[in-house]
This record gives sequence, structure tokens and C-alpha cells, in this order.
Amino acid sequence: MASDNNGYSASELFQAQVHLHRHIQNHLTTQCIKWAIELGIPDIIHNHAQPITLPHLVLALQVPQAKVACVQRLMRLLAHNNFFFITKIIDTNAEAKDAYSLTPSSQLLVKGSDQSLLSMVQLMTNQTLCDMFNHLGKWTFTEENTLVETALGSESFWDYMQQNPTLLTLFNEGMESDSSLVRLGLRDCKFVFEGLDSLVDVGGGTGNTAKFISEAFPNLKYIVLDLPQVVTGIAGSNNLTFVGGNMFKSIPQADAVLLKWVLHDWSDDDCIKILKNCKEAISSKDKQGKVIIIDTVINEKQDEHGVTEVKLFFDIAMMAIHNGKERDENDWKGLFKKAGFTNYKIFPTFGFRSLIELFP
Ligand SMILES: C[S@@+](CC[C@H](N)C(=O)[O-])C[C@H]1O[C@@H](n2cnc3c(N)ncnc32)[C@H](O)[C@@H]1O
Ligand SMILES: O=c1cc(-c2ccc(O)c(O)c2)oc2c(O)c(O)ccc12
Repeated sequence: MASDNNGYSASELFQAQVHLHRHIQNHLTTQCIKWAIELGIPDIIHNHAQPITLPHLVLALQVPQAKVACVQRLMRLLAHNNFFFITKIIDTNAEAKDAYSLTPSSQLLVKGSDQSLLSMVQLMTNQTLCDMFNHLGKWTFTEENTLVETALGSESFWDYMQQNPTLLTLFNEGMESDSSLVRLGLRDCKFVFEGLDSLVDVGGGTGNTAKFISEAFPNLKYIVLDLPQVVTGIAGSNNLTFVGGNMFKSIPQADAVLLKWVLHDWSDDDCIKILKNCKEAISSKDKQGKVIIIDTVINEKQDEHGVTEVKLFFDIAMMAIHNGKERDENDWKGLFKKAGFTNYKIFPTFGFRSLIELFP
């Protein structure tokens, strides 16, 4: 059998086989994270005062004896991928036993903690949304802008959610959980909000970011603008008001506009429309305000491989779900110029996102 393996050595092809399997079976990591959450494993470990052994873990889980080894194998895979640490502890019989503890990544999966990303995991592993990605091939050959049209038959993701209140709640809770972590980054960026009398948080969702900033700046008049189905019925406070509306139609006047995780949902043309409306909202006779953007800036040269991978995952998700995209600095610069802004400054502070200050 004559073959030159297309010029590759056997060892290169075996490496390629491993590489391929790592990626095509990666959905099992997702499923195992979901499984561990369903069992409540991060919470049990969190509530246990010290690293927990397998016998104690399965006792707390109350799994049938026949499934004990399955839990051990679940924990082995997740520990291999840094979702748990495995350490040795000495038990009452003076024997060394494996015990599990949380890593920073599984700390994010603990229910009810300030930095819990549990709702984001529930959103991203939602069956309807995950199934949608099976239609990418078909979608390519349609005239439809988004996979939501091809797979779910709705004009836009926002329309689909308006018709599916359970998904809307899941989405809003996912966004809220994301905002909790962004708080940590904002602590170092307070200077961006200093000196402002008023701010409109455009597409501000159910107001988690709003609560944090409006509490930190009690003299700041803070308005959250979002779709009526998102903000109707949400109570504000002294300096926080929720307004139902449409950012393409009009944005209330203020010293500054905040756009957190909004522009990546939209095409370039739509972003230019939104940014022009923002410019109008911050321009008055006697002063020019600013726009504060919290979003992704792709930077393949500077970022670690894993960080870029996350940004590129979001790029595919935004393309498919919204006809949106993730952008590099050059893309952002082009949008800013076309929308009539002259100056901007990027602070890379929020993990895979940055804060951009934008001036007319
Ligand atoms: C990805 S979410 C981000 C929410 C929030 N800024 C955050 O970071 O948690 C985008 C938000 O834009 C809102 N949105 C979509 N279309 C809108 C429109 N035409 N006018 C105002 N808000 C809109 C959505 O309802 C959603 O809450
Ligand atoms: O963080 C997000 C995640 C997703 C999302 C949902 C289900 C998936 O299966 C998936 O891969 C991604 O959707 C978003 C979105 O639609 C936004 O407008 C803004 C942010 C997100």
C-alpha cells in the first residue's frame, strides 16, 4: 500500500487525531459542567469546610451505589480541566484519600455567590439555543440574516424572546450574572464615572450594572433604557429610573451613555445608527459628553490563545444569533469615525472585554 501520508509523519497525524478529538468531543466538557451543576457539586464542596473525599461527596449527593464510580470519573475529567483540585487528605483511619476542592473556575459555579456565573452557564447550555447551531450549514445558503430566522422562525432574537418569556428570563438572568463579575473590573475604573451628573445605560437590561454604579455614585442621575418587555415593572430608586424604549428611535439626553455588551449584537450599519443617536444624546449647546463602551476588542497578537478563543466563540455566536460581530481596534476605529466621533481611549480591564471611552 503506497502512501506518503500527504507528506505528514505518522506522529504528526497521531497528534492531529488527538487535536481533532479534543475539539469534537469538547461538548462533553460542557455537558459534564452542566451535570456537576445539576448534582449541586460546586455548592456541596463550597459548603464543606475542607476538601471533600469521594465517600463524603457521594453521601451528600445521595447517589445510588452503582453510580459512585461515575461521580468519581466525572470529577476526574473536570479536575483534569482545572474545574476542581484533587489533593490528599488523611482520614480518620490515617489513610491518605483523594479530596476535591474548588478552583477559581468552579467558584464561579456556586449558587447565590456575588460572582456566580451559574445563570450564564444555564443560558449558554440551553437546549433550544444549542440546537439552533445545528442549522449553520443550511443557514449559509439562505437569504436569512440570522440563525434565529432559519432555526426558530422568528425575525430576531429579541422577537423570539418576547414570545418566549421563559427564555427571556433565562437571558436576563444570564446577563445579570455577567454584570456581577464586571463590577470587579469597574471598581478599578471608577474615574470614568467621576464628575458626571447624568448617565443613560442603553440596552442596560434588568439593571444589575445600574444598581452598582448608581449606588456608588448617589448624585448621578442614572437612566436604564431597554426594550419595554425587559424593563416594564422594574422599580428604580432615588437616582435610578428604568425607561422602556428603542435606542434606534431616541435616547434620553445625558452627560454620558453606557453601552455594555450591546454593540456586539449589531451589524456595522446598526452600530453606526446607535452611536449617532448616542452622540446626539450627549451633545448639548454648552457641553459635549462621552460614550462609555464595555465590549470585546479582538487582539490576537497580544492576547493569550484561550482569551482569543473565547472572543472568537462569541464572534460566531453573535454572527449567528444577531448578525452581530466581535471587533478588533481597527474595526472599532472605523465605526467611531463613521458615527462622527473624533477620539477614543481603550482600557483593557474586564477579562475578555475592554472599556472604551469615546468622545465627539
Ligand atoms: C446583550 S444584552 C446586554 C445587557 C446589559 N447591558 C448587560 O451587559 O448585562 C443587550 C440588551 O440590549 C437590549 N436591546 C435590544 N434591542 C434594543 C433596542 N432597540 N433598544 C434598547 N435596548 C435594546 C436587549 O433587550 C438586551 O437587554
Ligand atoms: O453571552 C451571550 C451568550 C449567548 C449565547 C447563548 C446561547 C448559546 O448557545 C451561545 O453560544 C451563546 O448569547 C448572547 C447574546 O445573544 C447576546 O446578545 C449577548 C451575549 C450573549
